[in-house]
Amino acid sequence: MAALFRYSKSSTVSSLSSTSLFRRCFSSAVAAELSSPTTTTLPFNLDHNLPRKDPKDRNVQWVFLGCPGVGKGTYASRLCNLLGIPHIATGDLVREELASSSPLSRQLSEIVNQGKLVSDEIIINLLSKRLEAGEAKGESGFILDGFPRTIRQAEILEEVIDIDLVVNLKLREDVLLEKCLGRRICGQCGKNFNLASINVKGVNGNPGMSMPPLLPPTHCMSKLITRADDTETVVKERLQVYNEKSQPVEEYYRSRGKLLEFDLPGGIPESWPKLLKVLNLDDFEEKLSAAA
Ligand SMILES: Nc1ncnc2c1ncn2[C@@H]1O[C@H](COP(=O)(O)OP(=O)(O)O)[C@@H](O)[C@H]1O
Repeated sequence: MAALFRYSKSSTVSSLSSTSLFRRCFSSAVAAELSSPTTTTLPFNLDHNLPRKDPKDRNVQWVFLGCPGVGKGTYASRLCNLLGIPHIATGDLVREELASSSPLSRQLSEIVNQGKLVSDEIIINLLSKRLEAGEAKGESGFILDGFPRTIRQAEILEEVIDIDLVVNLKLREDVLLEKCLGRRICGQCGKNFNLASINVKGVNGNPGMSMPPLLPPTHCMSKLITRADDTETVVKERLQVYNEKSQPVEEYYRSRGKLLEFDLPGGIPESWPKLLKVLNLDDFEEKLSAAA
């Protein structure tokens, strides 16, 4: 397991071959699937002789899994800042597309606002473009947040990119709903906040939990926006879609020995140091703070 946590701050070597391949493979996959919709194995042949970077020579390539509202974005972006790698959230890519006046945006808004998943084809196209743009800028490593969300996405990713570690963040479902309903984004600076103040009493041997709100500074207060898909009905649908389509992805990675389960013990002040510890990054943070 220790090898999974190795990272290199020096490497800027691009993994162009793997992400371009990601896109090419997906096009073939879609074409093959259209002619054979019941295919269960990957309908394309991959050139396994293409070079893949040894994990010790590149930055980490991690995935964050977890239900809507669990805090994937919060913890993934903090870790990315610490490790100097990009935080790539497919939900953000979808929202960027929604905000544009592209022909795709109307189609997407219907799906997203009903709490459904957008098609594997669309999401992989958005992700491939993002990865390729990153490569062009010399990015190395990433944390993927919100991808893969279906077994099929996981299979395609596994074929083309080496994922070192998959962190599965967990929280009880009643807390998830409250957290989604409390989410706000500042329409000006784009920062995320949460107005929910969670205080759950322990029952039947299960520990209680308290999570203070993550309040915006006063200058953001009047500019707060709620995501259109953060209403109670849509969040409940998203939680159901997660259980149906995305939970199997946890097992997919568990069976490959890549899954790290992390039960969030509370809010950021409690959870962050514990997360760093399980990732063997607590020393790393201390060294960085000492050097700053
Ligand atoms: N990997 C994906 N596959 C399909 N749809 C996705 C994916 N990632 C994001 N989406 C779409 O974008 C929406 C918002 O995603 P995200 O911000 O990750 O939500 P959440 O806060 O529920 O985790 C999802 O409800 C879904 O419609």
